[in-house]
Amino acid sequence: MKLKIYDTKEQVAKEFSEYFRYLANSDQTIHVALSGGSTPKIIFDYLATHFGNEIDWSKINFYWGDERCVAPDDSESNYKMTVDHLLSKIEIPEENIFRVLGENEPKAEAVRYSQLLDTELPKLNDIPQFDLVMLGMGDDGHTVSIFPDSIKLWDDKENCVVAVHPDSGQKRVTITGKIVNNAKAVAFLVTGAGKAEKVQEIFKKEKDFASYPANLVQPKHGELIWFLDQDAASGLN
Ligand SMILES: O=C(O)[C@H](O)[C@@H](O)[C@H](O)[C@H](O)COP(=O)(O)O
Repeated sequence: MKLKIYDTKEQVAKEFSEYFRYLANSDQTIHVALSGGSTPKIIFDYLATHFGNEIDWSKINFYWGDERCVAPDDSESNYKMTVDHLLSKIEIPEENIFRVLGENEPKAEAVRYSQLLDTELPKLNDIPQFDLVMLGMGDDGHTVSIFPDSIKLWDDKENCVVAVHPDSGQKRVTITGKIVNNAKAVAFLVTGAGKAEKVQEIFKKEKDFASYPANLVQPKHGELIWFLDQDAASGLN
């Protein structure tokens, strides 16, 4: 596990973008699971602005680690956020984009996406393997859309399951721990003071750290890099 702490979230965006460009510099197609929420916005903007013309996007397949069960043009959609901040600014073939169909019935979509990962991704130990899984962390310690109150979903045998946001009741389709921890590389992108408490508990194994899904991100075969800004890392000093 590598811990990279930067003064600002702008620097996190720059450093992650350079890491992404390094991974993208491959002759092979690479398979990337994107995170949602708001943290990726500044990262995708930076990636598109500074490396949009440098990266051969035809060699990159984009998937999502989780998606809200809403239409693709809904303001809540992780796909829409990604279109607005990245996909609309780069030359990437439509066939390289594998969105979760948030408009579908959730259980059926979880089955469809599980099968899609089985079909599209290379396997390690018979489990689909991403080259990179990009993750965020909620201020409650959730990651992808696996929340502390349903942490058992992390160990589900399926590739994808339906989860429910504990506050809003919003349904989500999310990959499970077997997929996250089978990746060649996992990048946690966590910024802002609101995340500092949970970051500290996880890194120092304090209080309820074991109840946070983010604590279960421990890739078996690949590298785990935490990209933090000072605000999120304030409890580590
Ligand atoms: O669909 C989602 O919301 C995300 O995938 C989720 O896991 C996100 O990464 C965290 O909730 C952090 O969200 P912020 O970046 O908005 O703090």
